[in-house]
Amino acid sequence: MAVEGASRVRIVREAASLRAQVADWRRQGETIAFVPTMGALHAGHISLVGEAKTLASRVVMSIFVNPTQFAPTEDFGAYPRAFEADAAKFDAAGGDLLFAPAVENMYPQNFATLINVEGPAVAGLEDRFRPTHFSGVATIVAKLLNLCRADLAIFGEKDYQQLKVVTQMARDLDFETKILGAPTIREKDGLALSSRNVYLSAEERRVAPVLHAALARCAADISKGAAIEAALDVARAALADAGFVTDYVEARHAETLRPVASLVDGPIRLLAAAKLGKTRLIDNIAA
Ligand SMILES: Nc1ncnc2c1ncn2[C@@H]1O[C@H](COP(=O)(O)OP(=O)(O)OP(=O)(O)O)[C@@H](O)[C@H]1O
Ligand SMILES: CC(C)(CO)[C@@H](O)C(=O)[O-]
Ligand code: BAL
Repeated sequence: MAVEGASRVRIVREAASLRAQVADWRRQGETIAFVPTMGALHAGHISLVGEAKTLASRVVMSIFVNPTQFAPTEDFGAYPRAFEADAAKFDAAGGDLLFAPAVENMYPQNFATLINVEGPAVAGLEDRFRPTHFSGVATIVAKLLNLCRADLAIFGEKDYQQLKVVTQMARDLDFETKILGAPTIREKDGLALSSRNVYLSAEERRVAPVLHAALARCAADISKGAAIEAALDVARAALADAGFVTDYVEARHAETLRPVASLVDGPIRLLAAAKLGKTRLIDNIAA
């Protein structure tokens, strides 16, 4: 097993080494929590590690920028990569093992399987704008869960639809790993932390919190009795006024992600995606 640098974190590049370490821990009666990421770690990722440490005796994180979840027009090449800094942050957070495989090891030349999740969890939100995205996510998450065999895996609510898609996939395919969600960590001004925030110019960064503010106002209006479509329209207008190009602002059932017409169809989750210049931001909030 490779151990790079002076940290206590084990850095593992090969699937076989990951399996061997996890099996070893299991023999010693340890419990294992898994935090899958694409790296460029920020306080949102680290909060997932903190949550993992309260639930298991060992924490495994994967860092893998997964090519199959990016369309050819998207930012796979430009996606921020900061491995040394990530390893130090994971170490400082008390993590145990960082799994960072090479693309050719996860997708060898003859790789030919994609997992396609269908149904309401994949209907009409991110999938409309990133039609191949969730099959890439479901496929890599299935591979990672299968390799890690953790007791539980933690995903951020920031990617709310992803959390629902992964939960559905893990249930349908009988994965034993329990899928858990954890709350979104935000900047003081409300902007959800995201690795892609580094793409924002200074002016775009100033405007970006409008996304959360518009959702928060929409949620408050709905809970005070406003009609859902009217409240969503106010949020869409606020985003347009601030200079966003909106992909969607929708109200869905918080568990099933089915469309909802009123509070009685709830619990409700508001979900949005919008571009500021070239940067696409997503966010969501309970209503
Ligand atoms: N602000 C946040 N709070 C809590 N969890 C988060 C936050 N941002 C991301 N996560 C979670 O961290 C995990 C890894 O996400 P990822 O590496 O894609 O980071 P990201 O910041 O969401 O990047 P991206 O810009 O690609 O959306 C996911 O489960 C994601 O939901
Ligand atoms: C879950 C995930 C690690 C799969 O590549 C990714 O979509 C992410 O970081 O949210
Ligand atoms: N956090 C979701 C990863 C993606 O946008 O590809």
